[in-house]
Amino acid sequence: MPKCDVLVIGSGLAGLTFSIKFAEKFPDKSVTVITKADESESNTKYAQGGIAVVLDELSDSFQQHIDDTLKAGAGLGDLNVIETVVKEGPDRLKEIISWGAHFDETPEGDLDLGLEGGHSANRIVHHKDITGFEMESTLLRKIKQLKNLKLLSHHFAIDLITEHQVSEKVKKYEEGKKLNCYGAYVLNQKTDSIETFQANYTILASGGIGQVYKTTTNPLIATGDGIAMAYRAKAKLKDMEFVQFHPTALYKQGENPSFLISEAVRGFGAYLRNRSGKRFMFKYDDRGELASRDIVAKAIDREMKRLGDECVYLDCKHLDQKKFKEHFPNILNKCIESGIDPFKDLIPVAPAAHYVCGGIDVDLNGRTNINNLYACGECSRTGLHGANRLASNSLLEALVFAHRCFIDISKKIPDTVSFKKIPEWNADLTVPPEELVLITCSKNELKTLMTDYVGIVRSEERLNRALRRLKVMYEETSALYKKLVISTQLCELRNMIDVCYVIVKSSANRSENVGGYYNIDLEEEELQD
Ligand SMILES: Cc1cc2nc3c(=O)[nH]c(=O)nc-3n(C[C@H](O)[C@H](O)[C@H](O)COP(=O)(O)OP(=O)(O)OC[C@H]3O[C@@H](n4cnc5c(N)ncnc54)[C@H](O)[C@@H]3O)c2cc1C
Ligand SMILES: N[C@@H](CC(=O)O)C(=O)O
Repeated sequence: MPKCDVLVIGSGLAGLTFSIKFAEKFPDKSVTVITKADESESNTKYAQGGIAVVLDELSDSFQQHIDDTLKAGAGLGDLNVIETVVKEGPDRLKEIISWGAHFDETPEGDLDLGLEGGHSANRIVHHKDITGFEMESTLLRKIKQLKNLKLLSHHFAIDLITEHQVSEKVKKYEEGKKLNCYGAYVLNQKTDSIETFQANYTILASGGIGQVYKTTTNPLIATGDGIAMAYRAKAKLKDMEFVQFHPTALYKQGENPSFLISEAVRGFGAYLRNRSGKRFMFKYDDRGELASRDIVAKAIDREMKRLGDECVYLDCKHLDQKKFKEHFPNILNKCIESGIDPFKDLIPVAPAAHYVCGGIDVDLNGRTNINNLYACGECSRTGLHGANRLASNSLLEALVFAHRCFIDISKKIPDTVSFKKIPEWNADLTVPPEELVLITCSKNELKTLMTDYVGIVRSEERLNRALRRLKVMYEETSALYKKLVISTQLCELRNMIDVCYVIVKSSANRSENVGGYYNIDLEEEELQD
């Protein structure tokens, strides 16, 4: 039975940042990072635009970044959290630079600051259009130097271990006593066996949920596993109705994930046009293409529905070609590969599920309501984003909260740990699946259901329909789960259903029409060309 001082679930920006800090500070303690696919596979790896940090005190200020964050989130963010994250950002950025991350610079040698939607100043630090790849690679290089840090790829966390597994007296805990977390059951995908990972502290850094939708910018790993595990372990979730859709994913039918055309391209001056070539964004917001993400995504959705189209278009033809090539080499390559020349053609784009603003409810130190269980990064709900995340605030949040989890745990870590006796996973009476198609079809059905009924704009009737269907899918999958040998596909389906259920329920419970992705308030006449 593997044992360690800290178990970290996820090897994206949040998980690796925490792990490096902890392993460096406590060389005699052990950190195990488990991750469900190859070590670099994560949302982090695909982050494009950059990380929002206030660096230029002449043209920007902490207060402006705070105001922009609060405004983008429809006033639902937690001011104390926003202030903390914004003000700690510069130190966290310096740290990752000191670990070897490179960001683009101006000819004068300052960090080059880009612009994205909802920001009142240029403050996006970036590495071309592959900022996340640069950060992820830096961290993966750094962990190789740390002997007390073990990274296990293709290890899939199935469930957290709490009193539910450890004690027969579960009721006692359900009556209000705080649960403890002792680690996780993990499917070793290399040996197909389920191992019990025991840990004094467990950190969920398992990222997002985009794959519960048919169209998403998130890679295949983003099935909401950490959020679903936390939910089943009775951790509190919050704000799950606030799923952010990125306005401009490349429209290419059948591609999963959808390729992102960074918001930084609009920050660089690109226009949005509808099929008739009209720029439409100013009808919806006086910031035009640079309104915050929820507004742009809703406007595009409205425009597509109004005209019966499957996409709108991004126009880059008027932009400086040399500079565009320097800033966006990855996007340019992808367009060319797809037969689109951005300097001659319009780029077809449509909104895609991108980011979950809610998640596992944590305090300012990343603590959940379960003892010894922390969460950071996209799977957590810190209160930073409110109803809609401001562009490039996610990498920032991951860095700041990974650090805060580390500081909190550092103060508490005991010299020695006595591990409890944990029961091994019981797979008695389970049988290998005869037809995997039952699982893959259900996954596809779920994605369609979410896209059609719980997408950008929601209605009570559609939510009710989704809920009814989800209940049936839940029953079907629970039956499979009891009967079949555990597999990644089955666990993912079970997690996705749990996550969707929470999204639908929280959407239905949020009666007022606030921010996020709800009804559009425009008068119909204003929409005519
Ligand atoms: C295309 C794209 C572009 C983006 N651009 C930006 C940007 O410019 N700026 C910005 O701020 N944000 C951006 N974002 C959002 C940002 O990248 C993510 O929110 C952030 O990187 C999340 O980091 P994380 O460490 O929390 O999770 P991730 O980086 O997603 O890492 C999660 C990890 O958990 C692992 N995992 C998941 N489930 C399990 C399980 N059951 N068992 C074991 N391991 C598991 C995964 O394999 C992965 O290693 C972008 C996102 C996408 C998809
Ligand atoms: N910066 C964006 C992604 C992008 O458009 O580059 C984000 O925060 O998700």
